[in-house]
Amino acid sequence: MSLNLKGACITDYHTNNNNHTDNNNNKNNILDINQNNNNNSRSHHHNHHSPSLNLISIAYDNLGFIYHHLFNVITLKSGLLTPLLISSSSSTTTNTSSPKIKSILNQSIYRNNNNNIFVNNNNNSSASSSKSTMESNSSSSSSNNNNNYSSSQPLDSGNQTPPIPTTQQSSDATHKHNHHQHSGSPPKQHHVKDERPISLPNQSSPIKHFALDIGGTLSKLVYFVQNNSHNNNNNNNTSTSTIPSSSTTTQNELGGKLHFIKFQTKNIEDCLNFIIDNKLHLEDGKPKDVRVTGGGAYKYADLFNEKLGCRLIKEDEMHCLIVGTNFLLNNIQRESYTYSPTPNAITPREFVDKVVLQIGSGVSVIKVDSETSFQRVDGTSLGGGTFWGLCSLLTGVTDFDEMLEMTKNGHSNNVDLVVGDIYGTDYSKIGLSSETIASSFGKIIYQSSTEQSSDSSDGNNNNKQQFRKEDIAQSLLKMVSNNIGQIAYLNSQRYGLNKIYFGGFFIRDHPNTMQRISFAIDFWSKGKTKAMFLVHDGYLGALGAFLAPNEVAAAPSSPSLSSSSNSTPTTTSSTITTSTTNNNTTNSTTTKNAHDDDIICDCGCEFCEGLVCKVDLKIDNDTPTTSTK
Ligand SMILES: Nc1ncnc2c1ncn2[C@@H]1O[C@H](COP(=O)(O)OP(=O)(O)OP(=O)(O)O)[C@@H](O)[C@H]1O
Ligand SMILES: CC(C)(CO)[C@@H](O)C(=O)NCCC(=O)O
Repeated sequence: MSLNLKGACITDYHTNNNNHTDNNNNKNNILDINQNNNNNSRSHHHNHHSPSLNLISIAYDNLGFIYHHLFNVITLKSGLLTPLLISSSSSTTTNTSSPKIKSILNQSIYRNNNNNIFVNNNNNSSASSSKSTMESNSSSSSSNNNNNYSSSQPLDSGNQTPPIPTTQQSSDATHKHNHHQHSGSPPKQHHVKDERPISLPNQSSPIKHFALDIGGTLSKLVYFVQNNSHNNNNNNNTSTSTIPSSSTTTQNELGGKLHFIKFQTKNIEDCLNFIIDNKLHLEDGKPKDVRVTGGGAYKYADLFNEKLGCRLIKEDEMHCLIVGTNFLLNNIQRESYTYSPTPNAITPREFVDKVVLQIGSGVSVIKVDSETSFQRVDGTSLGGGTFWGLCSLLTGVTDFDEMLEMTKNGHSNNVDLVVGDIYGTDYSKIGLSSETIASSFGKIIYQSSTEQSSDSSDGNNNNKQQFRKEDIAQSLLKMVSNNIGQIAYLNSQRYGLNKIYFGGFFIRDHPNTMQRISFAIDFWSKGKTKAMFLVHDGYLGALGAFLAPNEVAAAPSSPSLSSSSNSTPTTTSSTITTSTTNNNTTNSTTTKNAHDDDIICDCGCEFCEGLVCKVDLKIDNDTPTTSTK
C-alpha cells in the first residue's frame, strides 16, 4: 500500500478539546488565571482551542492510520476543512448543529501509552470532557482486549494492523517478559510494538548495530530490521518470529525499519535477554561493540561485558539527546507537534534555536544553539521519577500507566489549596483567579487538622484516607508538570528562545501531561512560546547513540554533527559544548532532504505513515567517533 501524505503538513496532535480536557481541573489550576483575567493574552489564545480547531488538529493528527483516514474522509472528501478553518479563525464558537460535525466533535482520537491510536465516540456527551472520554475509553478498550499484542507476537510485526489497545495495557517489555519468568528461560519473542517504528525505505546498506539509553528508570533500545522481501507490501501477520539477524542483511534488500523498545532499568537483565535472544549483539557469531548512553553506560559496563561479551562504547547522554532530537526534526516530517493547535505547528524545515527539556527520572534543560552546539543550562530533580515515586507512595499504585489513568478521574482541588480557599475570592490585582492553585497539596493539612480537632480519636492519621487516589494523582501530575513548564519557560526567557521541545518518557503523548505543560508555557509566555512534543520523545538519547557512529545530519543544508563533547556525565552547572565543525563525516551521506518531496511509505506498514525517513544512513560501524570513550 502506498500512502501519499501530500498536503498533510500540519503536525498538530491534539486529543481533545482543551476547553474540556481539563474539565475537572480548569477551575483550579495555575493556568486558569487567564480565564478570569481579561488583561491576559491567553484569553485570546483560548479562542484557538475551539472545538473546530480541535477537529482540525484531529484531522491533521500526525500519529498514524486514523489521521490518514479521518483526514481524508472527514475533511478532504467532505470538504469540511475550509469551513472549519474559517470558523475557527473568525469566531470563538463553532456551528455544531450539523449532525456530521456534531458526531465528529464528539469523537476523540487517542494515542494511548503504547503509542497506538484509536478513536473514541463520546456521543452522549456534548462536552466531551477528558474524564468522560477516558471512561468510555476504558470500556471500549476492555472490550478489545483480544487485540492486545502479546509476547507471542512476531518480532518484526511492522506490517500488521495496529491493535486497539487497552488503557491499562502494560507497555514495556519487562512486563511481558515477566509473565514468562517462571519458565526459567526467557521467551524468544517479545512485545515489540511498543513504539512506532521509523521506516527507512531508502536504506541501501546494512546497519549492523543497535544502541541503548540506560536511564535511571527505563532502558531504551533502538535497533534496525531490514525489510524482509517476502513480507514487503503485505499486511498480514506472516512475519518471521524473530528479528532477522543483522548479519543476514544484505545490500540487495532495500529498506528497513528502526524499532524502539523499552525495559525497566531495575530489570536490566530483561533487556540483555532480549538482545541475546535476538542475537542483536552478534555479527558472524562474534560479539560486537554496543553503543550505550545514559547513566547505565557507566553503571552496567561490566555487566554487558560479562553477559554479552560486548565492548560497551559509552556515548554522552546530553550529546546523544541532541543528536537524536535534531535527527528526528530534520528527517521525520511528522515527528513534532504541539498540543495546542496552532497554524504553524509544523516540523521546522530549518534549524531553530531551541530549548530541549528531557523529562526522564530527573529533568535536564539544554539550550541548542545550532546543529552542532548545545549547552546543558539547567536541571531539576523534580521530574518523572518524582511523580512516579510520590504517586506510588501516596496511592499505593505502582504501575505508571495506571497512575496516569487515575489522574483522569481526579479532582485535584480536593487536595490543592486554591486562591479562593485563602482569599474567599479572586486576587485579581496580581492576576490570580480564585481557582488558581495557591499551594499544591495545601488542602491536605487544612482538612486533616479540621478533622482532627473535631475527632481527635484518630491518632494514626487515618483521616487522610478521605483523600481519593485519583485526586492525589492528578494533583501530583499538575504539580510536577506545572513546575517543569515554569522552569522551561524561564529558561526559554533566559535565552530569548520561543520553542521548547519536550522529550523523555514522562510525556509519552499523555494528554493531561502535555496539556499541563503546554498551558504552563502558553500562560507564562502569553502565547509567545510554544511547547513542542515529539513522537519518539522517550527515545531521543537512544537514537542519538544509534546514530553515533557517523552522526548523520540528513538535511543537506545542515552540517553533520561532529562532537567533541565531554565524556563524563554532566551536573546541573556543567556545560557541554560540541565543537562546531562543518566537516561531514566521510561516510555520512544523505540522499535527500526529507521535506523536499511528499512522504510516501512503500513498505505496506500503516504504522509508518508520516514516520518515514528518506535518508540513506551510511553508518560505518567500524569508524570510531569522537565521542567514543
Ligand atoms: N511504563 C513506564 N514505567 C516507568 N516509568 C514510566 C513509564 N512510562 C512513563 N514513565 C515515566 O518516565 C520516566 C522515565 O523517563 P526516561 O526513560 O526518559 O528517563 P530515564 O532515562 O530513565 O531517567 P534519567 O534520564 O533521569 O536517567 C519515569 O520516571 C516515569 O515518570
Ligand atoms: C542525572 C540525569 C542527567 C540522568 O539522566 C538526570 O536525571 C537529570 O538531569 N537530573 C536532574 C539533576 C539536576 O540537575 O538537578
